[in-house]
Amino acid sequence: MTIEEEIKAIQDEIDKTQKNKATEHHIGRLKAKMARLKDDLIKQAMSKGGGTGGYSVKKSGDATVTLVGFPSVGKSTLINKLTDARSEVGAYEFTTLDVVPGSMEYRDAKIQILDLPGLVKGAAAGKGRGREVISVIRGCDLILMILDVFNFDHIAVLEKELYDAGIRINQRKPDVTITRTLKGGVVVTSTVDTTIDHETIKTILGEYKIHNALVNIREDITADQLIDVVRDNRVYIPAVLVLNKIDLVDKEHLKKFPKDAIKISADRELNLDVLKETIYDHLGFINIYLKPQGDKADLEEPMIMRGGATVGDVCDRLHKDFRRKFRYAKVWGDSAKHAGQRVGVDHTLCDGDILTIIIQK
Ligand SMILES: Nc1nc2c(ncn2[C@@H]2O[C@H](COP(=O)(O)OP(=O)(O)OP(=O)(O)O)[C@@H](O)[C@H]2O)c(=O)[nH]1
Repeated sequence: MTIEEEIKAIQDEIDKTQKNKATEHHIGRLKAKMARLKDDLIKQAMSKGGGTGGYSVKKSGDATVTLVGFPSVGKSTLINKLTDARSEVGAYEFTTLDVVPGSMEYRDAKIQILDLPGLVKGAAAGKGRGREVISVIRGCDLILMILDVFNFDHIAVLEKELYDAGIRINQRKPDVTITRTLKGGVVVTSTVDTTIDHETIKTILGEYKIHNALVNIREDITADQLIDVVRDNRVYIPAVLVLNKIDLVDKEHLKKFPKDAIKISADRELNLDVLKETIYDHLGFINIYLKPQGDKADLEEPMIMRGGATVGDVCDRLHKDFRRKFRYAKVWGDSAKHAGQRVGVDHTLCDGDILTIIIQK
């Protein structure tokens, strides 16, 4: 049996099995097995030269956004309208054979937008240029899932491809830790009521040959989420649904699409301002004002960082040697316990903070 056939057989068995408390255990085991086979499939695709190198797209700007969608939904047209890039637009599929980067400046932030070759079904398993496309998506800060009014049902395929490639959209990393131990079996502790029972947790871990570990659960999770934690190679990325070519249907028809989809026409430039604002909002930028030691803070030109940025991230942006030479930093603002608090590289900053970094001379 090929790996694909094995996966199919397991999926069939899951579908066939009634879901209840008695079968939970069994399903958990099947899901773990399937997740492992899918990873094998990806590894196999990579070893066949299906894009081990990936694209070497140089990151630039304050954040990177990828345009993900099937061929001909209008990605090239959109990047041309949003940025300074010039991507070839064709009335036939696969015009975008390579990654086209563009830069969009919006409210002081420089946002890199990457137009990727259209995703195709089976991309996660290495079909088309799937692996390469996926390696770029995994490294981005926001995904725009582009669909058009004629093929909205492709959304399910897009979601599945991203999921199979280990990309979790609009999800947080589960608040669960697994610490391997040398003996004592699998010990589960939880601060919340868990829907999956402890036996199922042990079975799933067993599938991954983890027989001794401390599992600490601080949030109720599904079997699939537990597998994600075990695998530890998932990426969690926010995504926005974009519906293109709305100029081709009437208003009534548009009501059929989900409310949260941003409805645009790239070609006619409809609603592009709303899209830009949405991109900006989702990236959660914060402003950090730098204050040289013994001098005034520069309140004119803040440094644009992503939410959750640490003092160390600011160091990295300023100079390649700053982190190594770092002595301490002082911070004023919402993240500081008191004005001028002395902090280290791991300190998380807040929007509007003023920061002084002291390095070795
Ligand atoms: N009517 C209409 N046509 C559009 C719109 N956006 C794009 N198109 C057309 O759709 C076709 C495909 O557009 P592209 O921008 O090349 O699509 P793509 O997603 O980059 O396609 P690939 O490069 O094949 O991946 C072109 O003929 C565009 O002119 C739109 O908002 N309205």
